[in-house]
Amino acid sequence: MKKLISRLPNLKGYYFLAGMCLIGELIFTLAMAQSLKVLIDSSLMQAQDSFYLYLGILVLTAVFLALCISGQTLSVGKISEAITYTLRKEGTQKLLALPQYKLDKMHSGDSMSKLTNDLQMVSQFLNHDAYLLVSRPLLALVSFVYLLYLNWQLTIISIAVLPLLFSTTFFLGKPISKFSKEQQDELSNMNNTTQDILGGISIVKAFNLEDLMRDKFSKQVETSMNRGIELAKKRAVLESFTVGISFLPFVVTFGLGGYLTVRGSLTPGELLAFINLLNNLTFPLAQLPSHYGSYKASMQGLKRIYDLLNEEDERKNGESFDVKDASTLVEVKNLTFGYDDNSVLKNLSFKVKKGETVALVGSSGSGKSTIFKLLTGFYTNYQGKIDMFEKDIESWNLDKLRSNISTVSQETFLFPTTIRENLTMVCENCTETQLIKAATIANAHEFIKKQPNGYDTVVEEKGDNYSGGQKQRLAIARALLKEPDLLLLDEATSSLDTESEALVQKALDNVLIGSTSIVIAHRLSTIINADRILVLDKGNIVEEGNHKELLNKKGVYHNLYHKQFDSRKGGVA
Ligand SMILES: Nc1ncnc2c1ncn2[C@@H]1O[C@H](COP(=O)(O)OP(=O)(O)OP(=O)(O)O)[C@@H](O)[C@H]1O
Repeated sequence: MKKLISRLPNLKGYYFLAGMCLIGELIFTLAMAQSLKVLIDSSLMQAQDSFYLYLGILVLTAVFLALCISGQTLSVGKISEAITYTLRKEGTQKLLALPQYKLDKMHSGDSMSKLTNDLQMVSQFLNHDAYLLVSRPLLALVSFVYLLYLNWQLTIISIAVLPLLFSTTFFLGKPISKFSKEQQDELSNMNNTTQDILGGISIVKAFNLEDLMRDKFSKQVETSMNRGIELAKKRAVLESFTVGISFLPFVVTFGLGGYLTVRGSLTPGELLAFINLLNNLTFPLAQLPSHYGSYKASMQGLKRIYDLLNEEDERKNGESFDVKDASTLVEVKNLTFGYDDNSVLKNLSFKVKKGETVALVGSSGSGKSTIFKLLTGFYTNYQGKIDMFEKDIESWNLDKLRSNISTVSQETFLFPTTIRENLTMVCENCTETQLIKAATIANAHEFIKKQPNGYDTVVEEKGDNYSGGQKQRLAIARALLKEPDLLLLDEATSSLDTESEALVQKALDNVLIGSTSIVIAHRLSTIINADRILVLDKGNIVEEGNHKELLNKKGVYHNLYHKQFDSRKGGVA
């Protein structure tokens, strides 16, 4: 709650309005009871002047009370929307600002759940329960004072059961918080599964995994439903108990109050005012457990949101260096790195000079993509030294460093928008000429032209309406539009058919002319012309040289090359 208060948006006018409306509600509620009292007594005593005066006051009071309540609804709605908006915005910004190694460990479904289910619970609490949780006890307090003024003996006897009401609220309300958290966790698991099913729907269908997924999802739905039912049961017990108890003061008031009225110690007007105000004392208090339950549940949701918001951002410090004069674009010295406890790269050293094409080859899992992640600053817990553009990567501002580098990864991601937007989003004010030039070099212009709306054709989610080769060529065009000083290409031609591979290969050949690049090669035929080839094995560079030199060595590279060459001849590749 403290954290929520510390993040309250600056809406002074609305806080003031809410406060004034609350004070107004308290005053006009008491005024109504007082008017009612005098009105009834005047009518019984046939005091016409006083009757009409208080009838007028009663009507006016009702109008002001209605205005106060509508002011409350407006201000509370505005404040709650502003808080929800702030949390949603900060949550989304946080996801964008987190370091890659933290994102790797999170499930996207869980993060989605925090920004949807949990946030909705907080929003509902703010909209419906938060104000009542503050205003109802105050209303009860002023009513209590007025009741004491009307008849203190009757008041004390009538509300003798209230301590029971409070202790019930406290004890029965405790488990609600635990059940709410479990239900929110379960909702998050369901979100994760939905995300997994939708993300891998083609695999699910191709491997007939529908039943497996359905069962997994059904179990989670069932668990979540059971948690929800448990929660409802706890709330039902709590509420029935408290509502039941809240009737007791009325039984006492009607009995004892009626007796006092008959005896003449209490006027009928006072009795009516008493009952009216007792209503404001007991029923709001009876509703408190429900507001309290909602408070507990929303605090659990809020805790999950704050778990995300409190994660540390990727560092934003560092400098922006001029890279134009750098002659060595990458220099790695004694680099050792592992993700968790397993070591992936061991004491690696290499350099990439301006204008060079350096290829990384090695078996799957040897650490090639990991090197790219380290050169772009995604992971920082390495040993050794990485110089980018002749400056230690740790002194670079990561955004600035990345603005000099373009990466084409194996898994090409396209946004569900037009081809034009997908390509030009990486450069401000790209011209049409630049766009077409990049697409032409990437061997993509011809197929883009044939699309129904050319560059303005909309790409389906994850680029599903394009082949693997077409997506890669679009990704290469996007990388080129950035006009990077260093290109990191994780080419994935091994997954393409021969025709697509030839088209992507042509794109790569075009791209590599005159640029500085590091290429992860899965098909060794793609890097025959590379200036240098680094051969990785189990996180070590075991061979280094150009294609010819490495073949002559008859070592690891020679074996890898012939294995691929022979298997392709046999039609396996
Ligand atoms: N985010 C991660 N968390 C934990 N381990 C990881 C992570 N990413 C990769 N690894 C592990 O690090 C090792 C090297 O992975 P990497 O992706 O760098 O290999 P690679 O040579 O690029 O493989 P491939 O050629 O198949 O793409 C592998 O054992 C892999 O399981």
